[in-house]
Amino acid sequence: MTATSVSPSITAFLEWQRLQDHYGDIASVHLRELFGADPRRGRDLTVTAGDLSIDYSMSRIDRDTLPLLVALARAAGLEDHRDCMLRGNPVNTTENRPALHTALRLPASAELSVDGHDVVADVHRVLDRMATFTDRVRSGRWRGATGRRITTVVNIGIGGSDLGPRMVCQALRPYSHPELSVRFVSNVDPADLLAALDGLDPATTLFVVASKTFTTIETLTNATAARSWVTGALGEDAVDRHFVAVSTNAAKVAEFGIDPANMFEFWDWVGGRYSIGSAIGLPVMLAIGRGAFGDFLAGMHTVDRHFATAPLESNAPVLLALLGFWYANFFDAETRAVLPYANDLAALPAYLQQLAMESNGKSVQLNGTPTDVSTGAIWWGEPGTNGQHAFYQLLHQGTRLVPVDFLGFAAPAADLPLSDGSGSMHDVLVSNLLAQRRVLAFGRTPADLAADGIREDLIPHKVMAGNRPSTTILAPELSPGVLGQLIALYEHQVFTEGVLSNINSFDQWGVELGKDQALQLHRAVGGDGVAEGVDSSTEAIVQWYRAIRDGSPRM
Ligand SMILES: O=P(O)(O)OC[C@H]1O[C@H](O)[C@H](O)[C@@H](O)[C@@H]1O
Repeated sequence: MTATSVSPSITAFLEWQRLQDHYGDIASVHLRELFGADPRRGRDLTVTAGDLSIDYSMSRIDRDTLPLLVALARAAGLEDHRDCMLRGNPVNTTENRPALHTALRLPASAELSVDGHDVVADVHRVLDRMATFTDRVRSGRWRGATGRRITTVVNIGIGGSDLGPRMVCQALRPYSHPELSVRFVSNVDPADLLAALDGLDPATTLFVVASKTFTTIETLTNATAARSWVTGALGEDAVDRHFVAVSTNAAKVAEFGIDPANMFEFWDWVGGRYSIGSAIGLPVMLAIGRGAFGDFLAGMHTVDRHFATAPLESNAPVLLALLGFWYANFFDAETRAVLPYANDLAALPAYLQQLAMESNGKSVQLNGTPTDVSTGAIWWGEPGTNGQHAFYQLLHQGTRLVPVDFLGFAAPAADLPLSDGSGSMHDVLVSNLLAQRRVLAFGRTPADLAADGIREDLIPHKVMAGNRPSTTILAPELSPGVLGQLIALYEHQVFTEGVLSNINSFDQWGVELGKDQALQLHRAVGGDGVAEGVDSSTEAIVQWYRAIRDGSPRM
């Protein structure tokens, strides 16, 4: 099979029919029964990848389900599709490009050439340049225009040029340089840039302008405003000391006025949402240093190897994808929640939203015909325990099935003892994770409630149906290496779900039209032009906006 060959929808396979029959058998079986009938379930239904240990015993599956799902994945040609991607075939068929983010994590000794070109050499040439630059900034040898050292890095980017570095910098806070802080600006709402610049001194601030295309309006608008902020204080010549760029588009970077010597390159075969291992990770390397960034890439590579070589039956990202696909297509689950029991992973759900929903939010198959399966679920989440006091009520007693990923770590970067000597705050955090997955799975029956003496009229309100599935991803600690493993795990899960759905996970045509229309409307909104050819609602809002804006002083 080649990446461009046209495969039928997965629903055409006999393996799909078998799963449908099996679903009929298992749909009403409760996790209480599954655990009751199979004492080894909690120990056996686990899989490991690198440092990650994944417990999927609280899934709505029995011992027959996984082999049936794996058979479906094989019928869909998952292994061939995976190998095509890893080899550098143009799996992004609508743009005729490879999706080679895994090459960003290959060690320097590896070999991979695409169309006769040594990709590994390119990757390591840029990594070396990033490392040299990072060393200079972190040591204070790179100075601002007035000779002062850099104390704050501001990354200006959006989407894939923002969410990855933002999430990773936050997650690896304990590993960060104590005298170099990193801030992020993404939104074209001026409030974002103004808040990021608050309290900063242009003389000690370095901007990283990150944009794969270097044409994204939000990023260029913010970068232009930041440039004025710097040159207004320090003069035009200061740009070279205070701006670097990360992009695939050297011409546009030069046009913007950033010295090409200050540009860190990546390539069109790196999708924006898969770019954290590329030069887009520069703010991360600045924060944690070249060594820890190397550990982060090595972590990603560990899971890349696992994905490439582990049998599908024990392949962690494949397993997560099969479960996701199972819930979306057989249990009609429309969403899934990612609940990290690690406050430093607060930005993980937002990162995964782009990864999963921009990749798999598609309704046509590779051959352009409509899909007949449920693609790209809605991903969302918040760190536990905060979510427990907000939306978990719906997870426990609502009418919708929301499969959950819990994430937990054994050793926190820092902990505080409880004053009564009963352990630590981190122990409390982990106890909450364990409690939530148990309650979701097993609930509380009317008989339990009656035995506890609960008033009869309250029993229906207090019953917890349970049978709500979760997967628990555990790791020793939230280190750079483990975070790299987690990201690669989710990347390959998303890819696998894309293969099962027979869609192209690497394009994003759906975001283009909104961009074009925003540009057209800006002529009317920003100036005195007429919003030509628009609907009556848009026209009315433009008039309302301009009337209020022009009646009040503009900045
Ligand atoms: O990195 P850039 O070229 O500025 O693109 C930033 C983002 O914008 C686009 O609209 C895409 O939907 C994203 O995939 C991308 O990450």
